[in-house]
Amino acid sequence: MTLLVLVLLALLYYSYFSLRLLYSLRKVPAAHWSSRFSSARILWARWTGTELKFLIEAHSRLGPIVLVGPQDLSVSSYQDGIRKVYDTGFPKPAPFYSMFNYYRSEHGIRRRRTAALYSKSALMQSKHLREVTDCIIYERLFPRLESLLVSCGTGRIDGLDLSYRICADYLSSFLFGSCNSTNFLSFLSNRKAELNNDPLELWRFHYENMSCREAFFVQEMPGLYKLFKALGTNLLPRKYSDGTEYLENWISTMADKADHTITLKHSKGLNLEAKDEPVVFETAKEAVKKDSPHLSLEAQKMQVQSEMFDHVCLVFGYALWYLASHPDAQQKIHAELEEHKIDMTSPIHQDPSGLDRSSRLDSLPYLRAVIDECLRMRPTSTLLPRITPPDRSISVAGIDNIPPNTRINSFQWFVHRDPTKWENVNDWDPERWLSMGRSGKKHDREDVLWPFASGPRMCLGNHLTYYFMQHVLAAICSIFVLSALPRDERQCTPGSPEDELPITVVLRA
Ligand code: HEM
Repeated sequence: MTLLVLVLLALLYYSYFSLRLLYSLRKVPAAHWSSRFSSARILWARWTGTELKFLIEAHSRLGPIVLVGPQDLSVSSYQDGIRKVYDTGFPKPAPFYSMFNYYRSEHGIRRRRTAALYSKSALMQSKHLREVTDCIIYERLFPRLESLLVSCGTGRIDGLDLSYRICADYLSSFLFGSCNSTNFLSFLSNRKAELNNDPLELWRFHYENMSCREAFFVQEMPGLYKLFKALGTNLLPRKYSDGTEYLENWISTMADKADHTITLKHSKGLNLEAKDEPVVFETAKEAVKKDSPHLSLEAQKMQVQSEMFDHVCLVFGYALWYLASHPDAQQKIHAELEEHKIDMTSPIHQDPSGLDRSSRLDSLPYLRAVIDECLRMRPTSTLLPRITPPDRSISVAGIDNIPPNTRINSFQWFVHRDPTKWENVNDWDPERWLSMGRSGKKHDREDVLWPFASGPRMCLGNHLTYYFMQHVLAAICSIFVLSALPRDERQCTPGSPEDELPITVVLRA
């Protein structure tokens, strides 16, 4: 009898709750006839990797805000939609990120530990970053490209593969010091036979496995995942845990080496070159000791792991591809460098006027336009879910009283590839940025750049990305000319191990 009453009460509570939701969100058009009552359609789209396609169609039919599940919305307008959700800092749904998250502490604390090191002024003044950049360009990248030209004559490379090598070496040097970083550029080869021993191939294999399709269950159906696990069935395949373990060990090994470098520096007075200083790691480590002294040494170490590689490898790979497909753009970068007398052929940073090369690169309009256009084109499909605050209703994209704890997502694609916001939306065209002007007017416009998201969870690496791309692209365009080869237009996910961006490299005449 008691059980029956409890079941009835639960049903009543559920019906009341569902009716309230139905009522609150009744003005939001539903992406599918079932979406008002069930998440089945959107879950199917997420499982099959067709969510973006499904939503592009739904928004073009129904407007800037659509209902995709009983308590799940998608928003596509920038000023009255995305800015309200992201700029005000609505939290991320906990289960969604838990599996990719090496950190165990509150986000704000974690972010504050190293945020100052990523600010534009800190990066511009950083001797460490300057030396890291020189080391990657002049000691690793140029010699590799030159030896490739000598060894195979055709200079054929995969732009994506090269990008992974450059980005991994660059970012791991920035975080852990050059002497503790990866050295994937040393293994650059276009001979398939040699790839078996290639550490990058192994890394990409595990990285791909960690982002496997079954990760869907943990992100989207955490309850079901836990239930199956309790019943003895793990919905995540073995390759997922192998991949996670591999990548955690990979980062841990660099962290251990950086730790050792710090110990030698402090106890034995080891004199380090600026590029070898594990600046970011040391800052994070000191901060963790202060803000989380209760943690064990091992737990403290886990706190300083970093989530860094997600987008930059892909964007940079496509930057090489777009430039290779547009020789005129390479020529314009070269001409801009010559016009401003910026010499990228050697690691000399001061020009006769005493100005720093990084600041001068940062002021070049065409180079900036090229990078902005690459960031407009990619990334476009990062999942960025947020949850509305638990204590109040909010208004988004013209809809009032959106209830607490509603999931809202947007895709960069909606901002960057909407034909109503941009002309020739699918053409890679840096010139569009030169004619737009960037001062002051951003807050009235819909055609804005939003690759790093916005608000308190905005990407920490946005200035680092510009710094990195300005230096490496300028250096490449100074010495080499890239040409795109015909590409197999397979429908594989950009950036996946099967994707390839075939390019040839020759020395600039
Ligand atoms: C093309 C380059 C990059 C793009 C497009 C990009 C994009 C993003 C986006 C969209 C987010 C927000 C994710 C969310 O809100 O759910 C993010 C977060 C983050 N990114 Fe990036 N990123 C790039 C490069 C980098 C680099 C180079 C680093 C650092 C080495 C970096 C470090 C981070 C960190 C630490 C976060 C988490 C920030 C937080 O939660 O407070 N990113 N990135």
